[in-house]
Amino acid sequence: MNLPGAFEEKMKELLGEEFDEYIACYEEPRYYGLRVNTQKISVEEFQKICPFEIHPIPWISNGFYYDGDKVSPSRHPYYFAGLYYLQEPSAMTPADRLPIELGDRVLDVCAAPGGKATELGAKLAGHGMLAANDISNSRAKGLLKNIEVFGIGNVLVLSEEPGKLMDYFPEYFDKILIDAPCSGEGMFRKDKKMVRAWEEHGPEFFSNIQKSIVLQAAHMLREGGMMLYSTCTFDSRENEQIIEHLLEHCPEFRILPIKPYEGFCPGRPGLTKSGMKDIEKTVRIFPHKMKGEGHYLALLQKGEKKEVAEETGKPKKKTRKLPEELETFFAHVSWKLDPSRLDIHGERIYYMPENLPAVKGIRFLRTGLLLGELKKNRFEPSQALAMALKKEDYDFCIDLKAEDERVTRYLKGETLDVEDLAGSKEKGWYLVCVDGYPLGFGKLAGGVLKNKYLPGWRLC
Ligand SMILES: C[S@@+](CC[C@H](N)C(=O)[O-])C[C@H]1O[C@@H](n2cnc3c(N)ncnc32)[C@H](O)[C@@H]1O
Repeated sequence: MNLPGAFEEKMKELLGEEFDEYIACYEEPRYYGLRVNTQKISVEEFQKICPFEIHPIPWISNGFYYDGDKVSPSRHPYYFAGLYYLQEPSAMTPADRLPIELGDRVLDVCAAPGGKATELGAKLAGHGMLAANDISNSRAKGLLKNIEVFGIGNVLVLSEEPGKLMDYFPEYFDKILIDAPCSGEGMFRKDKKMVRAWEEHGPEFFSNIQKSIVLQAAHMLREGGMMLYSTCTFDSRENEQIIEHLLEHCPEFRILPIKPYEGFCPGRPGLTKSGMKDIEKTVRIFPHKMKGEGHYLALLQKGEKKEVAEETGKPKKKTRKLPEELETFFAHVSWKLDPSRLDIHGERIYYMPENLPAVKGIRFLRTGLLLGELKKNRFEPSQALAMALKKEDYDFCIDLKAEDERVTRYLKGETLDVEDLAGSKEKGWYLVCVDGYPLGFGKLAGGVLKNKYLPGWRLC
C-alpha cells in the first residue's frame, strides 16, 4: 500500500524498532466486526441463532469477527431487525470502555453515523437519555436511522455546534463521548480514501477543532461525570496533547485507567509538552499489536463523584389523558405510557425522555420516540415504534422464519399473503417479526398483509 512519505517518517519515529512489523500489517487483510445489540438480544442467544460463522473479539464482550469476503451480514434480515451493528473492531472500544449506568444522561458529541451512539443507547436499555449530536445534518440523518433501527427511543438526535449546545446543557450530562473528527491515520488499511483526505487536512487542522470540542464538552459534564475522548489516528497532536490541553484549562479533570486488554499500549508521556506521567493511563491501539485498526482513547472524570439527588426537572406538564386513538392502540401494548411525556406536533406524536430541559432553538432531527401519527379517528404506528417494541410487548404479531421468502418480500415493500399464519385473526395492525424480532408493521385484512415497512428503508 502506498503511504505518504511524511506519514511513514512520523511512524518510524513513533514506533522505532516496531516500525517494520507495523508496516508489514498493511499487506494483511482488514478485520470485519459486528456488535450485538444487547437491548434486543443477549450475546448467548445471538450466538445460537447467528446464521454465519463468527468469532469473539477478545476485548469486547458483545463484539465478533466475521469473514467479510465470504458473508454479507448487512443483507440478512437480522440486520434489518437491528440485532447487530457492523463496526470495525477497534472502533467498538470507546463506547465499550465508557461506563454507563441505567438512568444516565449521555451525550455523544460527534455521533454520526452512530457506531458508538447505538452502543451507548443499548447500554442505557431504555433508562435515562441519549443525546446524539453531529454537526453535519446529512450525516445526522444516517445517525437517526441507525438509532431507530436499534430500537432506541429515549433519545434526542441533534445537529448542532457543540458551542451552542453548551448554552442549553451546562453541567447536564453524566457521561460524554467525544469520538472526535480526526486525520484518520489509523484507518488507512480499512479505507484507502482516508490517505487522500489526510493529505488535504492533516493533524494540525484537526487538533484545533478537537481542542475546542473537548473544552465545550467539559462544560456540559456534571461534577463527578465521566468523559471518553477517542480518535482513529496516531498523531500525538490529536491524542495525548488534546488531553494535556484539556487538563491545562480544566484542572478539575483527571485521567482514569481504562479496563485493560493485553494488546493495548499506554499513551506516551514523552509526546506531551509537559511530560505528563498520567497520560500512560490513556490507550493507544496499533494494528500490529491487535486484530483491529489504529485508535486512541482517554477516559476522564470531572472532580469527584457525588451522589446526585433525584431531579424532578421542570415541573411536569399537567397530567393529561392519552388521545383516544392512541389509547385504543396502546390497549394492546404492554407499555404504560406516561401522558405527561407526550409531545404532539401536528399529526405526529412523540414520547419524550424524562425530565428534559427546554430545548427550543436547537436543530433537532428527533426528540424522543416517534410513536406514530394521529389521523382522523385513528392512530398509525411508526416504523420507529415497531423497532422499539419487543414481540411480547404487542398483542398482534406475524412471526416469519428467516428462511421464509416472505421476509425479503416484506423488506422490499410487497403485500404478503399470510393466510397460513393469520387464519381467522382479526384485521388491523400487526407487528411483522423475523424469528421473534420485529421488522415493522403491516395491516391485515382477509389473510392479506398490506405492507407498512418504511419506504425509505426498503431493500432494493
Ligand atoms: C469520527 S466521526 C464520528 C463517528 C461516530 N462516532 C461513529 O462511531 O459512528 C466524527 C464526526 O464528527 C463530526 N464533526 C466534525 N466536526 C464537528 C464538530 N465541531 N462538532 C460535532 N461534530 C463534528 C463529523 O461530521 C463526523 O461525523
